[in-house]
Amino acid sequence: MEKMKADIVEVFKLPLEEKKAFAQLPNSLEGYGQAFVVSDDQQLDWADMLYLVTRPLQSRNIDLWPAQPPTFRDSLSCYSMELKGVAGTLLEVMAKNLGVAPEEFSTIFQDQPQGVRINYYPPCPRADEVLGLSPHTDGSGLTLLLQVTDVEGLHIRKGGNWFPVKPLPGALIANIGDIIEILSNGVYKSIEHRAIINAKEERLSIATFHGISEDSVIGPLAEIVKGYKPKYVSMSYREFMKTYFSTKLEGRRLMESLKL
Ligand SMILES: O=C(O)CCC(=O)C(=O)O
Ligand SMILES: [Fe+2]
Repeated sequence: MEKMKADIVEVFKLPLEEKKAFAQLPNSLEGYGQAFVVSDDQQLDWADMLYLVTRPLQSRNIDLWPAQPPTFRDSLSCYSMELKGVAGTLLEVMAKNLGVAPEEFSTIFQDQPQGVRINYYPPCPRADEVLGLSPHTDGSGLTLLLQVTDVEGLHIRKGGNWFPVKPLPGALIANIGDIIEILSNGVYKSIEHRAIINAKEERLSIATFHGISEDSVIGPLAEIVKGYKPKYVSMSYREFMKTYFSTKLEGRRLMESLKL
C-alpha cells in the first residue's frame, strides 16, 4: 500500500510530455486524462485521472501503464492482487448476509474484473467554486478507495447532507456500487459521494472498482426477490456500462431512473 502510494505521487509529478505517453486514446477510458467527459459543453471537474484495467489479467493494456518510476508496474500488480483478496472476502460476507448461495455470487463476480482509477486533484485558489469530482455513485459492484495523502476531500451524502470522510492511515474505504444495489434489490444502497478541492494542497486518491463478468445480466437476484416485486430493471452488463458512461455524473439520478 505504501509503495503504491509513493509511486503514484511520482507518476503525477512527471512532466506533461511524459504523461502524454500513456494518455487516453480516443473513445477509450483507459489511460491518463480527465474524468467523465461526455459532452463538449459540460463543466469539467477539477481533476486529472489515470484509469487502468487491472483484471482479468489478459485485459491489461500494459502500454498504458506508466514505465516511470520503474517500480510502478510491480507496485500496481501487487496492489491489484491484494485488493482482489479484500474485495473477494467482502463479497463473500455480503452474499452470506443476503442469504444468497456463495456460488451464485461467485459466478457473477467470476474472474473479479477490476479497474484502478487514480484521481489527482490540483489545489485551486478558488476551491469553493469548483468540484473535484461531481456527486455520483460508482457503476461498480464494490469500490475500495484509498486516500493517498492526509488531505481531506471525500464527502458522502446521507439524508440530504454531505459528510467528510477523514483519511485514516492504512485504511481502505469500502463503497457499495450500483451493481450491488441492483443485485441485492436495494438491500445494499450505492453511496452517493463527491470530492472537493483544497485551496492550497494537492490531493490524490486511488479508487479500485470491482465489477462483474462481461456476459452477466444485472438485475435483482431471484433468491432475494422471492415473492416480492423486483425494484430495478434487469439489463445486460454491457448495456448498463454504456448507459453509465454516457450519462453525466449527477448524484443518484441514474439509479433512480433504473427503478421500477
Ligand atoms: O477522490 C475521492 O476520494 C473519490 C474518488 C471517486 O469517487 C471515484 O474515483 O469514483
Ligand atoms: Fe466514486
